[in-house]
Amino acid sequence: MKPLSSDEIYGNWATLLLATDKNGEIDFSRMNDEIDVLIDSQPNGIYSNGTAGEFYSQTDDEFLRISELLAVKCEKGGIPFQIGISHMSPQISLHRLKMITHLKPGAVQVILPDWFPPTLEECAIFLKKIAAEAGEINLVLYNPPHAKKQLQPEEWQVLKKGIPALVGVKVFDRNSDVEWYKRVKDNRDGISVFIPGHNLATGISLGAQGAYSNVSCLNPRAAQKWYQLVRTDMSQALELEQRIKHFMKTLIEPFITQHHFSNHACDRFMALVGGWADVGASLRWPYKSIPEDLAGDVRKKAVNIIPEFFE
Ligand SMILES: N[C@@H](CC=O)C(=O)O
Repeated sequence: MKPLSSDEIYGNWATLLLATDKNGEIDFSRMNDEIDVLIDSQPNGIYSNGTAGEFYSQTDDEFLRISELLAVKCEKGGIPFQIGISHMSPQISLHRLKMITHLKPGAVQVILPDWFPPTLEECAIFLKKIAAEAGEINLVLYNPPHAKKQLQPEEWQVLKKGIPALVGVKVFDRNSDVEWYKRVKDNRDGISVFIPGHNLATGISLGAQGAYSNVSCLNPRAAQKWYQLVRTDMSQALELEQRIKHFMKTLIEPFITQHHFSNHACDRFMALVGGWADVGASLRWPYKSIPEDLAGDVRKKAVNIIPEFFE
């Protein structure tokens, strides 16, 4: 596809979860089916190799197969797509980029080097080389709260000046913090700012452009409908957001805060609760997965909070 500019990266983007068997091995035929459902939900875009795509765990062969599968199907289905080339090692991120430039994604998502925290100067050195290798393909910087180097909105613009290909960031919005959004507004020129899925309506009202969405893990069709509501009726969209947040706070967050599961264990568990794809219950070694048999109880409670996601 043609490279996406910052103003072409907006809305609800669905993440590609790995489809795994009980041992955490990838099942490509089930991933094929998952992508079909995602395409059918007509999201603003689909991306691979976020945290939920367990990018850190993949061999070269697996990475290439997943990237090819997504690219071929999205090209055919007319859906914008991004490929995550992220890895904690900068050398591996660069290697992954070289492996997929021929697939022509709308952009590539990349994290910063993630063992020793890089300085801002080192972030620029890293991104410059990635941008040079990417050629016409633009970059989206994935900078979650657990990254070793946390960039401030002012630093996005410092990087943007040296690396014009940096067209997006995927960041935590400090739970819709108004002061943070004021700094975003001063520093988002040429940068599409994407925030967590469950804060989408508030985030867009405050100046974000969209979400690489965990809500889409629960039900991609309902997540897309919610984004349409954001565009057409913000007050109703905000009302639904309150209920989505209530669902997250009461039924999902305790798995993280009380039972110490990872964020992506929750993404995968939400797909089990939503029941829209057969992606399996198991994260790859060594991360713990939320037991599948808890999904039924959570679903029963969730139906009362956000029935829109279970129609
Ligand atoms: N952080 C997540 C967002 C979606 O679940 C990811 O990109 O994997």
